Amino acid sequence: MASGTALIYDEEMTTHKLLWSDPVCDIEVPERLSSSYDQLKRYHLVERCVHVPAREASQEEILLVHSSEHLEVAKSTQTMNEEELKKVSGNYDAFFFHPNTYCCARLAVGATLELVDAVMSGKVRNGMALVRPPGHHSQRNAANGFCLFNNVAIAAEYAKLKYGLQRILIVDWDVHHGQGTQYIFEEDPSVLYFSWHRYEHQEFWPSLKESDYDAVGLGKGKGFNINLPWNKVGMGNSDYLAAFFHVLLPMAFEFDPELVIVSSGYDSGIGDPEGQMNATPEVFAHLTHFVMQLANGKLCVILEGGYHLKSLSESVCMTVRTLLGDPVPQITGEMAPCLSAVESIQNVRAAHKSYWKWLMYEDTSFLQNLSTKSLLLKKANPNPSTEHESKITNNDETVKVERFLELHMKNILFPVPPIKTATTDSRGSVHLLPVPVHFVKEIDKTEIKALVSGFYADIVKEDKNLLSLGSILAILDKILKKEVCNGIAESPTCSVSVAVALRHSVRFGFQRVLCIFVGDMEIIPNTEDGKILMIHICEKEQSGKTRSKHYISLNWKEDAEGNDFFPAVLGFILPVAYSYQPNLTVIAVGPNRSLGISGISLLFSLLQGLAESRILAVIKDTEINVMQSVAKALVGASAPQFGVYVPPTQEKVNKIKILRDQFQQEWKMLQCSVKDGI
Ligand SMILES: CC(O)(O)NCCCCNCCCN
Ligand SMILES: [Zn+2]
Repeated sequence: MASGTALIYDEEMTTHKLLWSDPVCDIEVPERLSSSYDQLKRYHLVERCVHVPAREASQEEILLVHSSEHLEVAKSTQTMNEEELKKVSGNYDAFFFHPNTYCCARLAVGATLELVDAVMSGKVRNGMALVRPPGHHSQRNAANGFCLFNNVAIAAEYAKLKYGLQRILIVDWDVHHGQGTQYIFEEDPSVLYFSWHRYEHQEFWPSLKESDYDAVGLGKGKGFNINLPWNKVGMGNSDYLAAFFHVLLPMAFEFDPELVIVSSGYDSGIGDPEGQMNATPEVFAHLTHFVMQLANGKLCVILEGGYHLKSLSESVCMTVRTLLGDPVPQITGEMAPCLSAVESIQNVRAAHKSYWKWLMYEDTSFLQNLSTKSLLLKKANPNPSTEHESKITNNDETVKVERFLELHMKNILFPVPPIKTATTDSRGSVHLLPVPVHFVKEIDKTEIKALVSGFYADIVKEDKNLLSLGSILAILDKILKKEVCNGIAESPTCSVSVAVALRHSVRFGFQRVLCIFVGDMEIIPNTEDGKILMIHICEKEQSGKTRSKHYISLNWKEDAEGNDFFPAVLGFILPVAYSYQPNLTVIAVGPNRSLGISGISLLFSLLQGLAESRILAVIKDTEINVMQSVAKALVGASAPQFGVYVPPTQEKVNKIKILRDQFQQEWKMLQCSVKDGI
């Protein structure tokens, strides 16, 4: 399996610059690239990447997307003087030429294509290209919005041609709508284009009707263009994550791309003068972590916008460290999407209902009045104040953002633990793990006996568990001390081991422990004090135990043919888990598990975004192949296989809907539709 992360940067691309005064374009400065690269060096991230050199794209490559007229205009600018440059720039909306622009734009395209080759050839697993000028606004015959050639669109056409790909996902998290990319692929079902963007009911640039949620694609491309408009500024981490859980990720997993390309603009981050949004740099680590789970990890991240130099460079670092497999930093802020975000999410889901299996049973009865409702909303407050009081409102607040980011980032980028995954060699079977793990010495028996007879006597009745408890406590110890990121322990009786592990974790200071138990669970730990949130995935209804905010039983039997667990993980488990914000995650697989291996590895892979990727896995000792696939997911040895995508049955969709309705007031990340009577 490919491993390693490519980084492509060429300082030649800093020579494109504005030669006259133009308040619209003067934010797109060369320092965007150099300060990002410098920050990557400061965090010692450059040296951990595979350096791939940029190259100039050929004319044929540019003609994959652009007209020869467009190419000729661009080429002709190399020898122009300032007056001529200014004149030709005036033909476009928000673009400027410099004598070096053509060369820089060819390097931007060439760098992007080199990254595609490095990933598709298996030289690396993923990578990032720091390029300018950006690309996603440029169109077949026009430059636009600081973009001359559409780097990402050319890369997608190039990948289809050279590698015969039939399904490419483009994720555009830049705060502007990549209308250029939309126009290029809107009739093409082989390229799924997702973009969120500041829209404010068509007030915000480029102010196009076709940027709204009902632009779903044309002809054969219907359903393959997804626009999520933000109708207010001040959107934050929870709004972005909700958009991934309830819109992008279900589409992406059903689409099952062979390659993912990100139009990675950071003007959607806090402090940016264009976006006016509030999402903090670590949200980009989470977004990157999620898209890394697709296409067997084949991911190309291409820089688009981002105009606040400090916010931009921190967010670039968050992206690269996640591509390298580092632990995903904890998200900050209240975990609840705002009303306007939920409305947009609901609208785009409704608009796509007839094109996607996962939306087949979506209830769109609200539609007839909602769209008018949003217009009513707009009339109700003509000058929409932001839903979130946007902390940073104008440029002289920039100093505040600098300060905020200084403080904020310091306690986030902790050193990466040398070892990712620990286990104990209590039994021969663990030696069979397919990946290098770190063996920890068990705590010896006498110590265990003392411990157990003290704090856990009411749970541990038989000696046969002592060995397994020893290994669990030894691994927990390493995780608590941040010496390892995660660990695997095997156990003859999982519910005893889990009960001890949970009580031990809380005793040692974890305030919120998320436990996902798959299979039969004899002992149900006490969840009354809220320090434990238990999600029990089992085949049949649990008698007796009443459901509470901190004890949720999800009855699920995985479909025999393949993996139909995606809606449960994306639409329910992740939103609840992110609402809870655990600082440790325990995932146990006990006897009579009702999930297949692919469902279980989906859980392990996606839950690594929580608790700074701290996970303790407790696996029934007879489940050797579960242990093997869990080890792979935890070490990050290879992008996990999630099995054949099986769309959920109506019965299963309803099951999740009922749970969502029941818990969405407590766990607000579950919200994806505006209840009647706003
Ligand atoms: C790559 C990118 O998406 O960041 N380009 C943003 C271009 C913004 C243009 N603003 C024009 C405003 C005119 N009133
Ligand atoms: Zn942008």
